[in-house]
Amino acid sequence: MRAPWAGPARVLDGTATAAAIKAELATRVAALGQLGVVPGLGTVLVGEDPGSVRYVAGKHADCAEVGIASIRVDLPATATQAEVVEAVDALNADPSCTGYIVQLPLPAGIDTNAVLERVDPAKDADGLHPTNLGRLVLRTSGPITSPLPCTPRACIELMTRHGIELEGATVCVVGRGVTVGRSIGLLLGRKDVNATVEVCHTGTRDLDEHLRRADVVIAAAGVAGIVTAEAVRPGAVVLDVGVSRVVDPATGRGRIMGDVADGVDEVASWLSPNPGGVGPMTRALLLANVVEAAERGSRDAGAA
Ligand SMILES: Nc1nc(=O)c2c([nH]1)NC[C@@H]1CN(c3ccc(C(=O)N[C@@H](CCC(=O)O)C(=O)O)cc3)C=[N+]21
Repeated sequence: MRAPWAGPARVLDGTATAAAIKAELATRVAALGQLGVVPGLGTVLVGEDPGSVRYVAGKHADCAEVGIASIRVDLPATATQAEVVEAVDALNADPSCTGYIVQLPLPAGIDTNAVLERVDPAKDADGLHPTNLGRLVLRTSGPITSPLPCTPRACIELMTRHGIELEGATVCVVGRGVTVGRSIGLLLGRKDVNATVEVCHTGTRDLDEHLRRADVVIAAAGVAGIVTAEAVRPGAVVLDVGVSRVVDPATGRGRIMGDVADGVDEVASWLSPNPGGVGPMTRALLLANVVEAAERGSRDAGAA
C-alpha cells in the first residue's frame, strides 16, 4: 500500500492483512464444510444509528467473502429490554448461529451489561463476555481456547504479521475502554507475547512523558490527535485505533480522524493508517472468533 502520508513511516496495512486472514479463514470454513459444519455469524442491531448500520452491513459482506452464513436481527430503536433479551435468547438457542455480536452502543434505556451477560459465552464473537474476559485474565499463555477481544487481537496480529517484535517491548496504550485499552494489556502481557504494558488515559499526568518511553504506542482514547509527533520516540511503532468523526473545515464534509496527529509519520518507524488499519483487522478477527467457535463445536461433537 502507498502511504497516505508524506513521512518515512512504513504502513501497517490493515486492509491487505485482513484480506490475508480472510483467505486463511475461507480455507478453514471449507474444511468445516467437509464435516457438514457451516459457521454462522449473527448480529443484533437496535435502532438505525448510521455508523452502526454501516458496520453491521460490512460484517455481513465479510461473512459472504469467507463462506460464513449471516443471521441478521434488526430491532427498532423503540425495542424494550425484554425484546432485546428475547433476540439474544433466540440466537443462543439457534444451532445455525455459531457466534454473534450485539452491536454497541445500544439505545439509552437499555441495560447494556445485562444484555451482554445474557450472551452464551461460547457464542460471544466479540470476546467481551465476563466469562471470556475472566478466562483472558486466568490464562496467561498457551493456545487460544476461548474467544478473544477482536480489536486487541487485531492490533497484535497487525504488528506480528509485519514482522514487529513485541518480546520485551514497552507498549504505551492510551485509552481504558473495555473494547481496547482495558483488555489489550492482558493479551500483550501474556508470556507468549511478553510485552510490558502501561495503560494511560486522558487523566494521565504528563502523558507525553509516558509516550516518549514507549517502543509501541497504541492510541485508543477516541480523542482526535492526542498522540503528537513531539511525544513519539523516533523509531517507535504507532497504531491509530481511535475514531472521531470531524467536519473538515476545508471541505465542510465529515471525515474520520484518528488519535494520531499529523507529523507522527515523520518520526514513527511503522504507523497504521486510519481508516485502513486496525478497523478492517477487527472485522477479520471477529470472523476468526466465529470460525474458531465452530471448530471448537465440531471438535466437542466429535469427542462426544
Ligand atoms: N458489539 C460490537 N462489536 C464491535 O466490534 C463494535 C461495536 N459493537 N460497535 C462499534 C465498534 C466500531 N467497530 C468498527 C469496526 C471496524 C471498522 C472499520 O472497518 N473501519 C474502516 C472504515 C469503515 C468506514 O467507512 O467507516 C477502516 O478503519 O478502514 C470500524 C469500526 C466495531 N465496533
